Amino acid sequence: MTVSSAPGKVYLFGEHAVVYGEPAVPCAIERRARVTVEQRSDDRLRVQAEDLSIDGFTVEYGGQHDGRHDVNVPEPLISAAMGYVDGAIEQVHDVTGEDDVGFDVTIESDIPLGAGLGSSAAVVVAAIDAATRELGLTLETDELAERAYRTEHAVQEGQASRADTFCSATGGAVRVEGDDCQPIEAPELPFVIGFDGGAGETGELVAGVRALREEYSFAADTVAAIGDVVRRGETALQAGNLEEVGRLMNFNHGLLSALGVSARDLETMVWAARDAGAYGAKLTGAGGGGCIVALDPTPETETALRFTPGCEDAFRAELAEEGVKRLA
Ligand SMILES: Nc1ncnc2c1ncn2[C@@H]1O[C@H](COP(=O)(O)OP(=O)(O)OP(=O)(O)O)[C@@H](O)[C@H]1O
Ligand SMILES: C[C@@](O)(CCO)CC(=O)[O-]
Ligand SMILES: [Mg+2]
Repeated sequence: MTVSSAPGKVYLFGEHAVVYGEPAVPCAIERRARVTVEQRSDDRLRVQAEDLSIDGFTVEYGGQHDGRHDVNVPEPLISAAMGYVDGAIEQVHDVTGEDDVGFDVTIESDIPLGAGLGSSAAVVVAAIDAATRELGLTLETDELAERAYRTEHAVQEGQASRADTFCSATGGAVRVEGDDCQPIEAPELPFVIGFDGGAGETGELVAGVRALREEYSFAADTVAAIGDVVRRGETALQAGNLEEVGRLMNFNHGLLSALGVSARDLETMVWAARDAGAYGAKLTGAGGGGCIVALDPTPETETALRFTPGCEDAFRAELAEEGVKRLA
C-alpha cells in the first residue's frame, strides 16, 4: 500500500491567460488530496472516492465504460472523476512500462471540487506519485508534474496549462509561462478564501474563453492584458508590496470578468472582501462558480464573507511549502 498527498492552489494572477502562453503565478495551499494505492492481482481498476459527494462512491471497472458503482452519484460526476483517475493510471502504465497492472485507488480530499482550488491537479499528482511508487519507481518532481500535466491536458481536451499540476507537485509559489515552470520567492501572503458552494466545469470555461478570443480581437487583447498585469504583479511581489499586489489582483479579476468566467456569487464575494478592507480580491481558477481569493492580514474579510449571502464557507489558507508528500 502506498500513500501520497498533493496540495490544491489559488491563483494570485494569470489563470486562463496562462493557457495561451501568458505567465501566471499560482500558490499551493494547505488543503490536500490524499491518494492510497494498492496493486491488484488482476488488471482491473477499482476507485473509491470518499469525498466526491456526501456518500462517496466506489466504481470498479476493467475497461473505460463498464463502470459499476455502489451509490447514487450523478453519472456525469462519475465519468468526470474517472477521466482523471484513468488518465493518471495511463501515465503510470506508460512511465513504468507495466501496462497490465490493476490498482485499488482510494481518494480522500479536503479540496472542494471544481471550485478553482485545483482539486483535479492534486488528485492526479497524488495518484501518479502513489501508483508509480507502488510499482517501485519514484519520479522526480519535474517528471511527476509533466505526467500530471499530460493527464489534465487530455481530460480538458487539449486545453490546459502546466500551472496547476506544477504548483501541486512542487508546492510554494510558482511562475509558469508555457513550458517554463519555476518556483519563486514570495512574501508572507495572508490568503482568505470565500467559497460559494458551487463549481464550474474547467474544460467548458476554457473553451468559452478560447471562442471569445477567436471571435473578438479585443478578447485576445484582454488575455494579453492579463499577461501584463501578471508581469507587474511579479514585480510587486518581489518588492513585498501587498497593496500593489492587491490592486493588480482587482484588475486581474476585472479582466476575467470581461472574459465571461465570473459569476454573480463570485462578484458578491469579491466586493464583500474589498469593502472589508482586503488589499485585493479575485476569482481563482477556472471560475463559473466556486472560490474567490483575497489578501487580508486582519480578520475583517473572513468575518465579512461569513455574513455575505451566497458565501457558503470562508477560511484562511496557508501557503503549502511542500508539494507532493510521500506518506507511506
Ligand atoms: N476528491 C475527489 N475524488 C475524485 N475525483 C475528484 C476529487 N476531487 C476532484 N476530482 C476530479 O476533479 C474534477 C474537478 O476538476 P476541475 O478542473 O473541473 O476543478 P478544480 O481542479 O477543482 O478547479 P480548477 O481547475 O478551476 O482549479 C472533478 O469533477 C473530479 O473529476
Ligand atoms: C483556467 C485554468 O487556467 C486554470 C484552472 O485552475 C486552466 C489551466 O490552466 O489549465
Ligand atoms: Mg482543475
